[in-house]
Amino acid sequence: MVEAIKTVEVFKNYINGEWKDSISGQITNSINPANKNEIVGQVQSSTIEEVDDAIQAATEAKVNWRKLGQYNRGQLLYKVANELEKNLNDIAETLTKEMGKTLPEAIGETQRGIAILRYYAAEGMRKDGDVIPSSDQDALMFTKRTPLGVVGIITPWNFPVAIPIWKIAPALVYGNTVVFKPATESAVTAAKVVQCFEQAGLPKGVLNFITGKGSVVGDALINSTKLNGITFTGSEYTGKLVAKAASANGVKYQLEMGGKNPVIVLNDADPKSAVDGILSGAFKSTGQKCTATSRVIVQEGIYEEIKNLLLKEVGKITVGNGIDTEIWMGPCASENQLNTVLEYIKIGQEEGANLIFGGKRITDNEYANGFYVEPAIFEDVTSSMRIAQEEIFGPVIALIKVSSVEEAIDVANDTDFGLSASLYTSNISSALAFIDDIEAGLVRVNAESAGVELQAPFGGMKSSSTGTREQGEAAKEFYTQTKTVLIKNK
Ligand SMILES: NC(=O)C1=CN([C@@H]2O[C@H](COP(=O)(O)OP(=O)(O)OC[C@H]3O[C@@H](n4cnc5c(N)ncnc54)[C@H](OP(=O)(O)O)[C@@H]3O)[C@@H](O)[C@H]2O)C=CC1
Ligand SMILES: CCCCCC(=O)O
Repeated sequence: MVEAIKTVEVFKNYINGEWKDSISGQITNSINPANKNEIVGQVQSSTIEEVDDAIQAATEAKVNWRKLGQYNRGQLLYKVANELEKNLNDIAETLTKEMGKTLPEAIGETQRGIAILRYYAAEGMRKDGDVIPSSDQDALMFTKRTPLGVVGIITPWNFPVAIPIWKIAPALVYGNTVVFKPATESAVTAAKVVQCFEQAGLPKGVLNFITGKGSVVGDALINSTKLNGITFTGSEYTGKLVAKAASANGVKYQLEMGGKNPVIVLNDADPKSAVDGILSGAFKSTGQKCTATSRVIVQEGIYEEIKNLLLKEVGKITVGNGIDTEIWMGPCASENQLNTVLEYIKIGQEEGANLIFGGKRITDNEYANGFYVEPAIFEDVTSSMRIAQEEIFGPVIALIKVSSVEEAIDVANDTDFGLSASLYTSNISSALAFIDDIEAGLVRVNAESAGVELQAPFGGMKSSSTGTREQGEAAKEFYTQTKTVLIKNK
């Protein structure tokens, strides 16, 4: 019997309130990393001219959007949240099929997107300034926040719902208009999220969505002189391109980049809690989180116990198609990412680390067409090795043995990154020393390195971030500028 050919949906750009094909006439397939023969959808391969159209639309919309007022902008975000909630299962399933994370994780991420929208909707009712006593008794002095104007948003493939929303929602509620370019690897999911904004009734030009190569569409966006802000999450390499371009054009920019996140386990830690946190932080989402654990720094007195428990528990991890309910870890998000992971596993062995678990590509039977790799654990790792210094962005951890708390914190800080860091201990003095001395923006005690909460500031130090924080109230600092106003009545 001839199998019915499944029609592949083509997703368009959304510019000035209209869904449009690219003038290039070119489209790109988005494939399922669990089965590269499955096309999840097709998106536009747009041109630099369309970037200008999108920026023009956002520019024309920005005054009325600002004048709509924070409260009314917030009310619209409640409607977007409701639309996303209506489409939760479809978007979560698309997320899993497009970048590989398991369905429960994709559902959790989409629910997080809904919560973020409602958080910033409520921001619409919160104060946006302070009254400050003037030295002039006839004067009234206060601060008032005002939007930047048009903000470019470029996002990665690893959180294709949560990261776009934790940028778009604050950008909009604080009065900016947006041009949004998602990662190509997860552009279908992004299109479905944008559909929720459209269905909520956003005025035309407020949110514009354009897909296409980062090196073409992304490059045109970051080099535009007509933007007032650009926020980016992705690799350090691309982040530096954003910084250079934005600085040259006097555009305010915000970068969230990589991490090489340590978990320190001290002699007095609870072994099971530590190992549970390491496995979840390192291997959930196939290690493809900027907050994922990649270095496990263990005090010598508990080292063997932690290593043996890790080996026992990692052996229980089921790897497979994230859509299947009994699968704990899905494939890498792309063939490129799989090859990067395999390359670093090879590098680790060549530089003298000892691969004590996994690390092989899985290709038999139903795995043949997917980008699957076993979780990998190295020991005998020194801090100077590449697998201890460079971001792999995959399910690979390096065990490093230390003798003291001080040495553990020194090793943890021995990295160009500074995003997230965890410590497992039952000693409050060690915890307080760690909190003070660790060079990281996200500091966690007896908790895994991933799993940040939407209401708290998110961001890192050193090469991980540019210093501003995303999420929670902190987002206001990037998406607004402050006016100090003084009024006299005569
Ligand atoms: N900190 C984090 O959350 C993340 C970090 N990473 C790191 O980045 C590495 C590569 O992942 P990848 O997604 O390729 O990261 P990239 O930095 O290449 O891509 C991130 C975003 O930037 C866009 N982009 C790419 N090149 C340019 C450019 N020249 N100008 C403007 N935008 C551009 C991409 O578009 P397009 O997809 O079309 O190329 C994508 O939307 C990973 O291995 C990991 O180390 C990746 C994802 C998230
Ligand atoms: C860019 C990565 C975001 C990580 C969110 C988390 O750890 O839950």
